Amino acid sequence: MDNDNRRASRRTEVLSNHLLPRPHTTTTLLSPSNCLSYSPPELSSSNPVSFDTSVMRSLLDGHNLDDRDWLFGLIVQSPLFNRQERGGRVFVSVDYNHTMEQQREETMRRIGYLLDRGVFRGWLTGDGPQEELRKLALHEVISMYDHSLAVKIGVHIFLWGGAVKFLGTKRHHDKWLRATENYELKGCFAMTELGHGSNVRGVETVTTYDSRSGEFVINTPCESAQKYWIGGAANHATHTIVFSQLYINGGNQGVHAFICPIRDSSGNVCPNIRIAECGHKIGLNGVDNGRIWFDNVRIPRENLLNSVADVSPRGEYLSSIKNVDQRFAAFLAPLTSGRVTIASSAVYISKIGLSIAIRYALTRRAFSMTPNGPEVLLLDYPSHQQRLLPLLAKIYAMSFAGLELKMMYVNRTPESNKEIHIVSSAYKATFTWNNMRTLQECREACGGQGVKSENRIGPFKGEFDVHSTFEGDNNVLMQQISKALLGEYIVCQTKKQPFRGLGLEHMNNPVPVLPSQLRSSILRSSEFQLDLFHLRERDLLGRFVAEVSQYQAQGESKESAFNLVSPLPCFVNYSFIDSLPYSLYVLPELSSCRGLGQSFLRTSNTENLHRGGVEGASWFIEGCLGSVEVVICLDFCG
Ligand SMILES: Cc1cc2nc3c(=O)[nH]c(=O)nc-3n(C[C@H](O)[C@H](O)[C@H](O)COP(=O)(O)OP(=O)(O)OC[C@H]3O[C@@H](n4cnc5c(N)ncnc54)[C@H](O)[C@@H]3O)c2cc1C
Repeated sequence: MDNDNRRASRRTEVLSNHLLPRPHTTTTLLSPSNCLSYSPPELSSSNPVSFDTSVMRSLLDGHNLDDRDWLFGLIVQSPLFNRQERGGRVFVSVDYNHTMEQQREETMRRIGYLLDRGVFRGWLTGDGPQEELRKLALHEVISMYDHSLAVKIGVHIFLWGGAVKFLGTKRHHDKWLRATENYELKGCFAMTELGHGSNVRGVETVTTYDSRSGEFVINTPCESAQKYWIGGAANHATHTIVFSQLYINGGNQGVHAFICPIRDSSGNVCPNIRIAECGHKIGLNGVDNGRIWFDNVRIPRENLLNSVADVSPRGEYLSSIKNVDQRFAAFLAPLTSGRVTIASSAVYISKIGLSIAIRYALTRRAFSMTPNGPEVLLLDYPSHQQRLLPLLAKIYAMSFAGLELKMMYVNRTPESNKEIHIVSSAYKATFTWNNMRTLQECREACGGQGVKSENRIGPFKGEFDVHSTFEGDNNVLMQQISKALLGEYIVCQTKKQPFRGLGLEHMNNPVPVLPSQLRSSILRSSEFQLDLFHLRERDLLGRFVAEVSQYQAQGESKESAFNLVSPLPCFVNYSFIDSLPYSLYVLPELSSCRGLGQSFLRTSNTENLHRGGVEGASWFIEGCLGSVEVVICLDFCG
């Protein structure tokens, strides 16, 4: 046989080995192993939880528990949410195999299901803290299940609906709010342009007024003015809020918001509107982000959202807010609710990631310490504890802080608006950054299993990454907070008045004196750590003000002096810790772990525990794991 024939014959033999069934010849039989009889803790009959979890839950969720359970119930009942039963338990999770277009249509079907069951009732037409808390609670539940669904609803209700509510007046409320709640139209929110995202004041879309016809004319004058990333625009939205420069008699009155139809009720794009797709994203593919161009589109004069400023039929510009900066700030009001929901949802997602990673670490074993000995639980490795437990402790702190932010928001008054803007920006940035770090650690802590989409942590990284960018880029928000703190500091120092709000009140007290001997017990005490932070903040603020003033003395404007002193004055990260009843908890399941002894809980503000009646429960131990607390504080400190 020549070489060619030998190779052909060899290939045929290999192929037939693959194709023809052969008797299986095993030399060893699988012997029973502990792994095969493994049962995850939630399925085991002996319940390891030694305290009332409902009390813990009511502390953490904080409000509207029945509403949350009702919505969880609706979600698990419907096949639209990929219900699966395993081991007697029901699981729901988005299907990661679907195409972008399938995901977008599923989002709309899920919205229809929730709409029919009254989930959105009162979200825009209801008023008062109770209605708002119900809305926030239900939105949190939705975001835990499917981020695309939450964002798509958020754009329609919080951004489009919020803009109509906050920037519009009675004529807009009567016409649009109930219709929005009932999804008779689908709204989107076109603020960002290709050329201007964070710098909203720089948007290039132009709107002029035609007094002969009583219409506004909206135009996209150049490619960089195309609206970009607009959630809902690519496939479904019928109306948009357009943010545009308003020119009256040739004079620019700054950015204003208008209602503009972009599709008819059959889904056809309106005349003089062009729409394109933003394409596949690293997450959130159930949301149809799109680009919009306006080619001299005409809308009635009444479509200007006129709570801040109006234009008379004859074309006179009317506004009770004469200060251009204040007028612009008023137009950004709808973004505050978005920041509150993003901050809160980031906390819930970190909780899910940590629950998954910690449960896994309580079941997964790797390496044995003795020959033929049992392998060690991952969570019994000190390094594993140090990776996950500080993150767990931090998320308890953030959970309470997020609750406090929600309470501030729903009980807002005109006087508290500035503080809410600052706190919501700070928490949005801090919690979303923390969420991404937490998810990455959890992903790695689960090893290869963390990569599997079904285990959720991996997809969360893609889904929630955008939290640091939309509704205010985190770095840009941090700069705004720094400016606000700087302004507060300068005003109080110059006018010799006490600090009030923004977490700077500690500066009304004498400068803390640190003990000369730093023993371990002192280092671990929360009083010492707070003193340290207060000193740090005083020092950073003082130095920051001095540097800005130095540049101003050299002729720089306040704005440019501020930018010259940046990079980020990171004291802002800490400024709100005073308002954080930060607590350290470790789940009771961990108490069986070597090295941790008992489960423990420590809080610098026990109010929450007293309220929940948990104090005195057997698992409550005053005391703390010093290193964990230090990590928490340092992280807030930046
Ligand atoms: C998935 C998704 C959905 C979105 N949905 C909507 C929507 O529905 N409607 C809408 O209007 N917009 C939407 N956006 C747009 C979003 O709000 C913007 O992307 C965001 O405001 C940031 O703008 P930008 O992308 O232009 O980034 P830029 O503003 O160009 O920022 C780029 C980088 O520069 C930095 N930077 C910017 N300014 C400064 C400065 N002064 N000093 C130092 N650093 C600076 C930022 O920190 C950032 O890292 C969405 C975006 C995404 C990704």
